[in-house]
This record gives sequence, C-alpha cells and structure tokens, in this order.
Amino acid sequence: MFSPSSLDSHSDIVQLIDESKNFSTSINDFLHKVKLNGAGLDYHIVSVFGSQSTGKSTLLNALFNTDFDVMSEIKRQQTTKGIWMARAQTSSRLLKQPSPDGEEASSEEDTTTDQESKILVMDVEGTDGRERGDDQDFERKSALFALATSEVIIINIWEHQVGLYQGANMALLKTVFEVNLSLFKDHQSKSLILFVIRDHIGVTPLSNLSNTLTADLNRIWESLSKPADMVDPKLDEFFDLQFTALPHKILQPEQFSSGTSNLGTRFTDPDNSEYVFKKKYHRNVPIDGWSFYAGNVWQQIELNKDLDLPTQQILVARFRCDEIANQSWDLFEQELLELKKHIDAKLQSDKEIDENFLTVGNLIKHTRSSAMLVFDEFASKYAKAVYETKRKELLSRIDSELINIYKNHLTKLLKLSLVRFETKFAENLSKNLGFLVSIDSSELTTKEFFLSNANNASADDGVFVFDDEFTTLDEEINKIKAIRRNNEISKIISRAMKKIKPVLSEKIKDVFKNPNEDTWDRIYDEFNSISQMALSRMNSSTITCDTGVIDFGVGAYVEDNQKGVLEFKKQAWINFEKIIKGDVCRPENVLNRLLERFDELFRFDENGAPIVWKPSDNIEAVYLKAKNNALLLLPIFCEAKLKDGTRITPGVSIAEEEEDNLKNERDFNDFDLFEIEKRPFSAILTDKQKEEISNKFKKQCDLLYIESKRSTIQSITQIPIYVYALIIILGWNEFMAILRNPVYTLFLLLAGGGAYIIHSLKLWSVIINVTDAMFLRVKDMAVEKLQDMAVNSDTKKSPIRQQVSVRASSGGSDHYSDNIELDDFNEQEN
Ligand SMILES: Nc1nc2c(ncn2[C@@H]2O[C@H](COP(=O)(O)OP(=O)(O)OP(=O)(O)O)[C@@H](O)[C@H]2O)c(=O)[nH]1
Repeated sequence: MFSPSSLDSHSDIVQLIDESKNFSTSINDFLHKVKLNGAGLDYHIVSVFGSQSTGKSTLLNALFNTDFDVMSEIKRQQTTKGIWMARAQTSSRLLKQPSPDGEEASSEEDTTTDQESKILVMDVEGTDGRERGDDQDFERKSALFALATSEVIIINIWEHQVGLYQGANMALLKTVFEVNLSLFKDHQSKSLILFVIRDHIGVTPLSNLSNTLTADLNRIWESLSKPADMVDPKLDEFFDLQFTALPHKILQPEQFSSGTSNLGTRFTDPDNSEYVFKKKYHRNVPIDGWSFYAGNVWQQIELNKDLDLPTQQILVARFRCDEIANQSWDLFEQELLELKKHIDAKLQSDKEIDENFLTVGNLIKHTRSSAMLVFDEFASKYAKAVYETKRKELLSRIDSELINIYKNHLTKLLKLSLVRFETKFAENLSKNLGFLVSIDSSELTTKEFFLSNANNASADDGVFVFDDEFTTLDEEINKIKAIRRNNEISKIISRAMKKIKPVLSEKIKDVFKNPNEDTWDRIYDEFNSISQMALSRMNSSTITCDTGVIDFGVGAYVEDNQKGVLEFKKQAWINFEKIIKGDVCRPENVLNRLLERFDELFRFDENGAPIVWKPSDNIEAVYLKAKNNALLLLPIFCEAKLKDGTRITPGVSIAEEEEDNLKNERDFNDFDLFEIEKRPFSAILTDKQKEEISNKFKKQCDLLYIESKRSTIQSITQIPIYVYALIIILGWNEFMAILRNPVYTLFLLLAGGGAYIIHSLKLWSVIINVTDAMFLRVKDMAVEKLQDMAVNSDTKKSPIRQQVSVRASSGGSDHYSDNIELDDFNEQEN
C-alpha cells in the first residue's frame, strides 16, 4: 500500500517538453533509467493541471515522492516550465498476510516487500502565469497533450476558487473540455478528472464543493460548441469526476500529510473503491512505444493538425511493430548465421549417417520460433490488426530465408535416408531375414526416419512441407527395390542354372551315345522337361506355373516375374547351345563318335568281343558296311532337326524378337572358332567342317582296314616240318631229363590236366582269341608309331589321331570328352 510517510528516495526527472515547446529526445533513455522500459502496458500516467504556484509540484512530491522543483516562498515566481515527467517512487507496504493459523505475522518487517511503482507523473506548467502573459497557446497545447497521454488529470485548485465561474480555473476547464471533444470523438477512452481542493478549511463540506464544481462543469459543458457530428454529447460520456480536499500544508502540516497519504492509496491500491487507474482510462500504448506516441502527439498538436487518438495508436503500433520486427530480424540473422555454420560443419563431417544431423531440424525450428518469440512478446501489445499484419510480414520474410535451408536439409535427409535404406537392407540380409522381409522392413524404417526428421524441422504450423521430397524418396526406394528384386531373380536363375547345366549335359551325352533319327526329339524333350522342372522349383507361389508366369518370391510385379522367366529361358537356351555346340557336337567329338561307331561294327563282333580276322573272312565287305553305317551319323550331328523335319528353336515361349536378342547376347568366346554365331542354332556344323570330319574319318577307317588286312596275312604263315624234326633231335636229352625229374614230371602232369580241362570245356578258341587280340594290339601300336614317323608328312601328330590312339588303348572309353566338359565348366566358372 502506498505510504507517503515512508517515501525515502528521489526520482529521476526528465523535461518532456521544454518551455520552447520542443519535445525531448531522451524519453526512452529516461524510461530505461527508471527501469520502466520493459513494463509493456503495465504502467500508468497521471498529470497535474492548475494555476501557477498553487502547490502542484508540492502535491506531486508529497503524493509520489518525486522531486519536482517547488517554488521558493521568497521569490514567488514560476518554477515549472514546460512539462516534466518523473517516476513515482513508492515504497509500498503490503497488507499483512494472515498466517496459516489465522494469526497475523508478528513482525512487520517479515511481511514488508518493496514494490516498484509503475506510475509516471507529469508536472505541467501552471496556467495564467505572468511569464507567458496572454499567450494561451502553450496552455491549450499542454492540456491537449496531457489528455492524450494521461489516464488521470489532477486539477489543482484553492478552495476559495471554487464557485468562481469567471475565474482562471474555469477557463482552464473549458480548454480541457474543448480539446477532449476533438480527441475522444469515438468515446473509446475516457479520462478521470480528479479535483484536489487545496487549503480546505473544512467549513464547507467537500460534498458541497463537489456539487458546486459539478454544476459549474455542466454549465461550461453546455456552453461549449460541440462538433456537428456529435448528437447531444454528455459530460459523463467523456469524463469521470472525482473530488478530494487537502488541508493547508503550512498551517495544518500533519493533516496535510495524512490527507496526501490517504489520497495516495487511491493511486496505488487497486482494492481501494476510489482507485483511479481504471482500465478504461489507459491509452493502450505499450511503454516502449510511448516515446514515439507522445512525440507524435505533440508534433500533431504543435502543427495544429487534427489529433485523434485511434489514428495515433495505429501509427505508434505500426512504428513500433516495425521496430520490433527489425530487432527480431537482427536476432534471426544472427541465429541464421549460427545455423548455417552448424549445417556446414555437419555437411563436411556427416559422410555417414549421424544422428546428430537431426539437430539441424530442431535448430531450424528454434531459429524461427526464437525470432518470433521476441516479436510476439513486444509487438502483441500494440493494436491487434497492426501486430498481426506485421507478424505475417516478418514470418514470411523469415520463412523465405529458412525455406532454402529447410529444402537443403530435406535434400540431405533424402540422401541419408536412401543410404540408410541400403544399409538397413544389407543388415537385414546378413541377419538372414530373407529377401522380402529385409527389403520391406528397410523401406518402412527408412520412411519413418525421413518423416520424423522432416516433421522435426517443419515447425508446428506445417509451413515447411516435404510432400515432394517424400514422393521422391518413395520413387527412389521403388527404383532400388526393383533393381534389388531383379538382381535377386538373376541370382535365383543363376543358382538354378548351375544345377541344371550338369544334368542337361549328362542327359544330352546319354542321348548322343546312340544317335539315331529321333535323337534331337529326345534331346529337345530333355531340355524342355529339365527347364520346366527347374522353373517349377523356383516358383514360390502355390499356384502352378502352367501359364508360364511364376512367382520368384521376391515381391516382384507380375511383369518382372515374367521377365525373370524369359531370362531363365534365355539362360537355359544359351547353356543348352553351349553344351551342344561347344561340347557334344564339336568337330573332334563328332569324329570320335563316328570312329567309335566304326570300331563297334568293324572290330568287335555282336557280342562285343574283338574280331580275329581269318583269311577266309570278307574283311572288305565288313569294313564298307561299318564305314557307311558310321557315316550315317554325321548328318545327325550336323543339323539339329526334329523327326518331323522341323528345326529346333529356343522354345515356344520365347518370342521371335527375343530369339534375335538372344543371338546378340550370346557369349561365344569359347567356340568362336566355329563362327556359329552367324548361323541359326540348327546349323551346328558347316559344310566345310562336315567334309573335314568325313575325310578324316575315312582316312582313319582306311588305316584300320589296312591293319586288319595285314594281320590276316601274317597269321596264315606256317612253320616248316623239318623245324619240328630238328627240335626233337636237338632237344631229346632235355625231354628225357624233364621226364626223369619228379618235379618236372609233376609239372607236366598238372599242365596236362589243365589242358584236358580246357579241352573238355571247349575254351581253347577263347584263349587263342584273347591271346591273338593281345598280340594284335601290341602290334597295332607299334605299327602306328612307325607309320606316324614314316608315312605322315606332318611333323606333329593330329589330335584326332591321338584320340584314336588313346581311345584304342583304353578300350574305347570316353575319357577325352569328359576332359573337355570339365575344362569347359572350369572356364565358365572363371
Ligand atoms: N497555502 C498553501 N501554500 C502551499 C501549499 N502547498 C505549497 N504551498 C506553497 O505554494 C508555493 C508554490 O508551490 P509550488 O508547489 O511550487 O507550486 P506550483 O503550482 O508547482 O508552482 P508552478 O510550478 O510555478 O506553477 C510554495 O511556496 C509552497 O510552499 C498549500 O497546501 N497551501
């Protein structure tokens, strides 16, 4: 509670308007000095009017503990010139707070708290001063200024002046009323006029004095010429009136002191029924804009321009909101600089995903909101419409800067999200979660990561949108997924290929062991059946793949699965072609196969036993038959043709254009020699190759025929009879020695027994044949060696000859072709 008796300090004072009517430029400094610059709307202004030297300054000093100059009793000349302002110094004693048990606190000091006053007091130059003479200009202007800025106007008059209608006070009141009419046309703000009647002796009660004054005021009001646009305006529509009286300061100092003390509570105690600072009196100009407002008001008054407060309030709102917006912008720019530095540092260091990167989002949001917080705190106290407009302008300016940073942030976030997707996918795969689960779960977590971080920075009102970036992320993930799915399908196909290739090769070789007219039908059937079986095994769907569409189980679209099937068929076909052209039907292998067939027919009987030619045998007929028979196989190897004459193609499910593509995709490196890439699949061997094979075959056959013929001639050579006689004569003693030796005799008996058993079982011919065959082989080898050295003009042995030799020595086994297949496989693996 305000207590004048406890006033103990002196206020700082500023001259708002000097005697030359100049408005001070240091109001803000003053407000800062008296620590009211941050009060917002929480302040009050009271001013005092009255004739010169009527104790106005004395009253203010007594009420508010200010330090306005007071006239010297001796000189009695004007002291207050212009308008002065001071902050009321209040050491207010709060009411005692009841303790929890209902008793008052024992010590006053315990419950006393200093409370800074929020009252600004204006001491206005007295009217009717002899110093200004008849110049009423300042009097009128200062009244206008005080009304425009103050909530409460104290009219200070002596008691003896009350009722003197023609006196100076009434002229002043008339001035106040007149200017008030021009100021408050809209009736939005009222003012309180507080009459303080000085030197009140007490003979006339205050109520009588109040009535007299009220009557005088009404009379003055009636006499005023009102603005034409006002319909019978009443005094109380514009003013509230209060009256109080104070005893003589010099003659009744104690009563004067107690009177000012009581009056003071009406300024400081909101609970006081006569509390003067009602909300309706406030001019609603925040204190930080008051200097501009007051200066502007004074300028208008000085230029004698129309002054209406709402316009002034809008003006000050615009001015101050602009100022505050600029301050907020400065703050924003500082923070923006920091934000950019932070982002640059992050961009350089964040090669990998760094969770600290997420702070960028928060910082963007913080930079935006901190600047706006400052603006809102100060500007929101001004005219709402102006504040909101200026707020939008500032926000849009800030957002136009931040949006670029946000978009860059999103671009970075997008990249990080995609990296994260790949990393997550690899992690999931390494955990053996399976392709489908791995890729789906990676997509989900990646999108969550993006959304949470994009939202993080996008501010509460969703100014920064990220729909486009999210769509891009979705598209990029889908692209990666499509690539990964196709890769996975390729891997599945490649694994399947590794499995079916040896099986297919084995089956084809089996078929070619006995080539005949339906060889290619059987091979083609094997190929189709193995391919179909492999496709069925790759199908993860329970639906059968009769339609040719299977599901590889990687979440691919039907079209991708279809492409996978085509890819599989292509690979299968390429491998099939490689087996046929690069292995089974290579010219040297075809030659071997023909020679094998010739061997089977010419050198072995129907039981598979080697034939020992006798002079009586028609070797030539057998030779011709075997040779012609073997040559019949050659066309089978040369052209892949089905029994019905149609050519083998990659398969019905591969379209013609696909077949063309296939030719371009084939990797014929390992059998380029045969230039088969220029020919259709069915043309396996060229005519030239065919002729070469035929010639080599015939040559080999001829050699074998000659050998057979020679062996027959040798076998018919006989030993002369005298040789036997010579053997008996010369070996007689040796025979006798053997017969007389029991060991030799026993050996002879065993040999005789054995011979008897062989004879009894009729095995002589077999034993003789085997023995002959052995000799023949040994002889053949010797002969071939000699022939190679002597007959063949080539210095090197031909591979075909080698193979024949090897094959002959190994009893016709297929080691050679086995070796080719192995080499071929190894090459492919590499
Ligand atoms: N009779 C009487 N004199 C007073 C009272 N209060 C102050 N004074 C005297 O009146 C004289 C003028 O006092 P100020 O307070 O300077 O009066 P003022 O109205 O501020 O004077 P200006 O600023 O020059 O217009 C001083 O000499 C005071 O001592 C009072 O209550 N009664």
